[in-house]
Amino acid sequence: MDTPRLPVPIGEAARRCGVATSTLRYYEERALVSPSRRSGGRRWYGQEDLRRIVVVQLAQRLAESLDAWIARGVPGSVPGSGLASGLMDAHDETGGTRRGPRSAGDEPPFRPEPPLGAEPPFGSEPPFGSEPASFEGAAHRSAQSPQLPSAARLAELRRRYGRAELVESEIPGDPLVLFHTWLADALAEGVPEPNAMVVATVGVDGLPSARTVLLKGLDERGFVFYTNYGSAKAADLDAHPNAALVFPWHAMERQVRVTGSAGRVTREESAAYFASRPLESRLGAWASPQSQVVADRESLDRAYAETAERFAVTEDVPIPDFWGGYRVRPEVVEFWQGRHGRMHDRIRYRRTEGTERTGERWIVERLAP
Ligand SMILES: Cc1cc2nc3c(=O)[nH]c(=O)nc-3n(C[C@H](O)[C@H](O)[C@H](O)COP(=O)(O)O)c2cc1C
Ligand SMILES: Cc1ncc(COP(=O)(O)O)c(CN)c1O
Repeated sequence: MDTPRLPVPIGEAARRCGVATSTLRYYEERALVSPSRRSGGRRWYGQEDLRRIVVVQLAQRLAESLDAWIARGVPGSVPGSGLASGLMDAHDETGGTRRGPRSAGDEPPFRPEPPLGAEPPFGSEPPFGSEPASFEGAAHRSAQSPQLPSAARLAELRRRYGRAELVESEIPGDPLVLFHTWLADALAEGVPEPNAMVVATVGVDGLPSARTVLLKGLDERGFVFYTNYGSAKAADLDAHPNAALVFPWHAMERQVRVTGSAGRVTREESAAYFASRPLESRLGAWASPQSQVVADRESLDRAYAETAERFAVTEDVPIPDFWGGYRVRPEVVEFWQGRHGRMHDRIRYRRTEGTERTGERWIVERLAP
């Protein structure tokens, strides 16, 4: 690609840094970046200006995460207290009225802590297993209420399912068609991260591991996600090229499980996807030696800042050799729909070779819940 010589006009500067031109004008208003002006008052951004834009973005990103941290009530609340409220939100007493579906937007991610001394509302316990923090107030709270939810409380957490049914007579012959319908339903419902899936792999030592990734491509060849080829999951998949996927769509009372062989996608496919990612994600891919032990948070932030600086003046942030996609070719796909009395619907599709005449097709079976 042709690299335009610096300095560059505002549109080009915005494109290179992955921001809107209005953002650059705002940075100028706030005296954060001061491009030179020439003929007709047009702004021209030099190498130093581009570097400053990336640094300002980085500073903004760090400030945002700090704001989020403060908004969670730190210090003064038990870190991670959102987990307990999330668990309690799912609670629906047997025989009680089921809550209607909520959209993703109206679900508060964290429930505020009660004022010290006040009776904590039901469901506001700190998360299971959290250590009492050493700040003032922790001892006071523990005198009022136990730090751990009692075993009985956890045992009471349950939901009655029953919003839909899955019947053989109404399902397509191809599991991917049904998958697309369910994914569309999850999107329409506002399920957060509807394309998030848990990927389970087998390590060289034979031990399993699982983690969440984002589904970024799907066609008849399979389910695609992107990751660092130096990561633990990549080492697993390179040694044992099989994976299991789980889409946990709890809000839909649905789950989809997939198992199949896994292999790397082509470099062209990975490069095309990488190029579509926002600048900050591309920089993150370069800066993070995924799954390696690092000294501390600061060293990661430093690596990100150095990466941002390194790429600030180049035409683009290319795909690293150590980054790309895997595709899981489904052999078995199981659809689960929650039903009353734990008598759920489970429909499993198994791929068969078929005959030369019939070609490849899917066997559909119902499984006991
Ligand atoms: C919602 C969500 C989405 C994620 N998406 C990805 C992803 O697409 N690719 C990825 O490499 N890691 C993703 N992660 C991080 C992984 O869960 C995991 O921490 C990381 O890939 C390292 O896994 P490993 O050490 O088993 O290789 C995601 C995490 C969450 C919670
Ligand atoms: C480490 C990591 N890599 C890749 C991804 C996929 O992100 P993107 O949508 O930017 O491709 C994620 C998403 N959370 C991630 O955490």
